[in-house]
Amino acid sequence: MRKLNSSDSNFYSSLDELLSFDATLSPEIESRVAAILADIKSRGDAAVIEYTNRFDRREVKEIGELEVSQEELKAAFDRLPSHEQQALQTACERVRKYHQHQKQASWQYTDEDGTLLGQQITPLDRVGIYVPGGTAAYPSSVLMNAIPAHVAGVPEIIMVSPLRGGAEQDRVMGAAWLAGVTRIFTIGGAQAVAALAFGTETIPAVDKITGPGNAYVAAAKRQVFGQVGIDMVAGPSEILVICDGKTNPDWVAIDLFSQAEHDEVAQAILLCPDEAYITAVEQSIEKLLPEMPRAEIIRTSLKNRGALIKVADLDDACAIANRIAPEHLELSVEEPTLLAAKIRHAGAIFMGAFTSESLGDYCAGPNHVLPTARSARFSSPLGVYDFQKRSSLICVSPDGAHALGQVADILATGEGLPAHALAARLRVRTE
Ligand SMILES: NC(=O)c1ccc[n+]([C@@H]2O[C@H](COP(=O)([O-])OP(=O)(O)OC[C@H]3O[C@@H](n4cnc5c(N)ncnc54)[C@H](O)[C@@H]3O)[C@@H](O)[C@H]2O)c1
Ligand SMILES: N[C@H](CO)Cc1c[nH]c[nH+]1
Ligand SMILES: [Zn+2]
Repeated sequence: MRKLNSSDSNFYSSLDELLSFDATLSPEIESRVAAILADIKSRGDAAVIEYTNRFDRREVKEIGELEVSQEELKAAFDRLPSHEQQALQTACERVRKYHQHQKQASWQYTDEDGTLLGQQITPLDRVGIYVPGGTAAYPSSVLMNAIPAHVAGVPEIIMVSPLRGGAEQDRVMGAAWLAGVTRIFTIGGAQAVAALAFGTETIPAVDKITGPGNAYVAAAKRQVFGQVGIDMVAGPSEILVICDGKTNPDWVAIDLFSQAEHDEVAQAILLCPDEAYITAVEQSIEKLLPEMPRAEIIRTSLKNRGALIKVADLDDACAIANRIAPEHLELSVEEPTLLAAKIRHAGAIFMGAFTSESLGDYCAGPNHVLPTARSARFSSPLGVYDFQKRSSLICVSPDGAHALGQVADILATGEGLPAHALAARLRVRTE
């Protein structure tokens, strides 16, 4: 794992090099995905079956074999051991409660001329949620995508995931049942995104597609954007820990592992002003890594995109954190509130040594679908607002038409648009 010092002259170029990685962009994948999208668009169900058989090594003959009924979802939930059912239910309730706070309401006001102005909020009609399933299928990702859609009042939630059967499938399907998913198709990759975007004879076209996935899914989402809405293009997981040197170093080491274990290009970084503490975390990493079941993935990820960084002080750490704009930021310090006020760019901020990022992945309540690859500079966690739309409301009174008509007349004439000007002027009182 690389060690850096923020006072070194080449520090920012080393940091920028570490951050420049983008696992979701590859010209070769972009062109393969374009071909898959075009094929699904023209051949529908038949192409979905072919790609599913090829990429997910299945032997499907009829499209109906790819849909899972509500009865099967309920049966999957019922098959889970009771402690797993309870854990899913607790997570579901907490995530729902948190997201209920995000629900936007319509508003309006009347101005001095009696003109009503406002904003009307409506849910999307039909959304598609992508739940990754190639290497591992996460039930928590089902909850994090479906619950905000449900809270927003979306009537139809269509889920796709390349499920592979077994207990893992029961967990994902059980979570889908709990979260109120309307229909599920066991398809994945670019073909699933295309089916949701364009619709097929069987799979309904949706208005927006949300959820993370691999480079094929990311490329497909990018390419269908415009035909449908998308939430974001989520890349590999990231964790940044700012520590004042007072947290048990084993806790920090394991928190770094918790995102590094997602995949070999996950990013895990520690910022700390205390050199001796950085050495202690390094020792914890060496001691604990061999015991981890996913040690090989963690080791590669830490080698590729891990860093232990000595900073001048905690203010310096905050400035560097804002440059990194991480998906997850842990403030493992005694006074996290003071530091949080200095953070402008982070998907989620975990405050204090007891707030491990992993609690946020499952059950704290906030969403775990978060901006990655520095996009926290301009985007936000997946939320209820992603499943709601806003329409402006304007109801002009006769007095309002008289006053505003004169203003619009002048502005429209200045823009060289006479029909606009006349439409405004016709409603202006002449006597
Ligand atoms: N940000 C988050 O909240 C979050 C949560 C869970 C997972 N993830 C990320 O999602 C990703 C999941 O990736 P995954 O692969 O396990 O599952 P996935 O479901 O995203 O992708 C599997 C699909 O990829 C397609 N595919 C695979 N190889 C292909 C090829 N050669 N040509 C065309 N298509 C091909 C197949 O159709 C397959 O169904 C990981 O990077 C993981 O870190 C992120
Ligand atoms: N940390 C991931 C998002 O970056 C989400 C996740 C799902 N399961 C465990 N973790
Ligand atoms: Zn995670």
